[in-house]
Amino acid sequence: MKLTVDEDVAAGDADGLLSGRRKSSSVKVTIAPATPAQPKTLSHLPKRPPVDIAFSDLTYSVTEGRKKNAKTILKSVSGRLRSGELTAIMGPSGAGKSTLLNILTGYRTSGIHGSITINGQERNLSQFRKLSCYIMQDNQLHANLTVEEAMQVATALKLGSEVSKSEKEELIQEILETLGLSEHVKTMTSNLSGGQKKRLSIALELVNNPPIMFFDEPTSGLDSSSCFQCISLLKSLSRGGRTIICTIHQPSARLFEMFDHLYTLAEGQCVYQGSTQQLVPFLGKLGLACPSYHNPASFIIEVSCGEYGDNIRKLVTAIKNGKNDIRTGTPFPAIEALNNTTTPSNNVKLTNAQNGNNIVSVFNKDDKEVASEKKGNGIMLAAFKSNEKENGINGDASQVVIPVDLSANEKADNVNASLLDSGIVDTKRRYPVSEWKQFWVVLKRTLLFSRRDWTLMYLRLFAHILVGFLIGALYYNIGNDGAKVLSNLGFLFFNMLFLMYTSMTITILSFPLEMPVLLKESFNRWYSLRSYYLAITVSDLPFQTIFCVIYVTIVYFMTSQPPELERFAMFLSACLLIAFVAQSVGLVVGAAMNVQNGVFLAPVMSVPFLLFSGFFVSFDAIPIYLRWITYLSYIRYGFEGTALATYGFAREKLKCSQTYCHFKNPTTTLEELDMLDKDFRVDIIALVLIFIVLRVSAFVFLRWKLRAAH
Ligand SMILES: Nc1ncnc2c1ncn2[C@@H]1O[C@H](COP(=O)(O)OP(=O)(O)OP(=O)(O)O)[C@@H](O)[C@H]1O
Repeated sequence: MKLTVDEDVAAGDADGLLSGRRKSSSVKVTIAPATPAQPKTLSHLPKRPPVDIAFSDLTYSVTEGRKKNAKTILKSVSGRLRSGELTAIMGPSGAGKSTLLNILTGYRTSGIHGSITINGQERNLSQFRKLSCYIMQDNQLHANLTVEEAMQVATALKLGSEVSKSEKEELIQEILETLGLSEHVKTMTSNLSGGQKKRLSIALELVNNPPIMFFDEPTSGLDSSSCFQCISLLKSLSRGGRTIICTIHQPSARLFEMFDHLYTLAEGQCVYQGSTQQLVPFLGKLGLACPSYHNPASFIIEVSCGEYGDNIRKLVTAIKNGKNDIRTGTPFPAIEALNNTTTPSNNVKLTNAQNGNNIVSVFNKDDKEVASEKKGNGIMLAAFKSNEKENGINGDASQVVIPVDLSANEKADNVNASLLDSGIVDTKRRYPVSEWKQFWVVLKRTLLFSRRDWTLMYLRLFAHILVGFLIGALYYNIGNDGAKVLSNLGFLFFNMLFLMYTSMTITILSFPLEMPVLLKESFNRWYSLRSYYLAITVSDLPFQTIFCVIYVTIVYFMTSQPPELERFAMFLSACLLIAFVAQSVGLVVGAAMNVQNGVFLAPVMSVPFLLFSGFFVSFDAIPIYLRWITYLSYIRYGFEGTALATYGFAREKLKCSQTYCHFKNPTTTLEELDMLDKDFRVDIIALVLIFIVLRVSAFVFLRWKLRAAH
């Protein structure tokens, strides 16, 4: 009788296992190794073509220091990454893994030499980005959305109107079920565990089924079980015909086995490229016998770090820095084609047929050799020499071949599957949905998490009400008193100060936090920067307006400013514009610099505008060569606007609570402020112009920052 542990038992059904043992104490029991449940398949995803990537002689340099010294990070590396395979880019820290990944994704575009092809054709970056996605290390999710909402946003932005709402819902359900997130649809993304966040990041990008998926350190910060789940998921995605490429530091032997293809870098050069199974035989052939029970992944890293001597050159030469297929000892056809040689495209098959060996036998032979040489000695240096002779290397490492019979398994490269000519990729449309639709989706999303953001909403509302009443109490009933005009001017100036700082600082603090998500989403072509920017511009205006109206209403009436609707409207409009302009200043600063610099610089930069606002020094008293600053000071226009609304437009004389009131006549006040001939409309127009200029500047900074980040 043969008892096999079924899935339930494998999943921890101890009772089942025990009852099996009880029943069959005298029979032979074969317990199959526990295998994790396989993820379900995805059937609702849009069809996509298989995509192979090849790169040849990729060199990446940066300039450093004052003298602009060039530093070469990638040194003429080549490689071939195929659809249906899970590829790991490994190497010691600083080897250039992230750099290579960033170049392959198209995230980094300058300072690069060499060529990259997609299915045998020169990569068109714009088209390539429609076919690929890049899932960065830190997930970059919006904290204030539930899993379901995040998925709805992704489907709304990434699937065109040809997919119906019910189909989108079905797709969401299927993806979440497949990725084990269906129980967490209502959970806020901020409350998900690290592994769940990673799966959600994958789920969001999976919506439009990109045939190429890049992952930067997908297992970082995950426990071993979550790591296994994550890599299993990537493996099943690759089995669906996708090209899955990820950087990984040092996977456990169990994880390592799950990768199909390994690309290893050391000091910016390729020291190994081939299947994970061929790694040990390959290294063995070069005299680098992997000790038994040693994780091959750790071994190649140790070799790359120079722990077994200086082997990097030997390894690089053996595979021609990634050009050669270790199974044939000849360049990969895809790379060969890149180098404009006449090698026939079926090179791999021909050579393999000639070799006619099997990977298993080579693997076993090497294992035996390694084991016998290792006995008691660890890795023997002699092994290298004997292996060199045996393999006929004799210093010519380029002859190393790990013969494999691939004729049964090897699928042809997708060299002729042109993505662009075949209509698989829509070359006309940059985004799956119109910019108008993108604007609506991003606007709705921004409004949703503004509503849920405690700091952004409730704290701000509370601050406006509290400060409003405080100011109202401090300057209570002074607006109509000729004896308290100077205090009233102080009140007008304080309004500007308060509205300016609250609107500016909240944006400086909150906007930079959005940047990483914006970077990821705009890179993965969720939306255009234009739609995003318009949406965030529009989304905060209603809230800012409500807070400002509440504050102004409280202070205006508590301080007894003229109870005329027209004057109130003018006063309010000047205050609103100041808040909008200050918010735009915050946006410029937030887009151009990080929070620390912004929080310091923005208030400091505001000081000249406050000084030249006309409250501290009247226009005539300002030295002529400094007067231009007053024209740039939005505070001046706001202060002037509220002063004119309060004292201008032939306001009748004020009451006087003392025997003599110098400012009883409002005209005297305006005269003192040099505002007699000023026009309220000019102030409003100036504020509107400054608002527009700042908003455009913030957009330009944002675009520059996004480009600089790539
Ligand atoms: N813009 C840059 N200016 C200067 N040096 C850089 C720049 N970008 C990368 N480097 C250097 O290039 C090398 C490779 O960096 P990269 O981030 O690709 O390494 P990595 O293999 O991903 O390392 P890790 O595993 O530690 O993340 C490092 O030495 C790094 O300091």
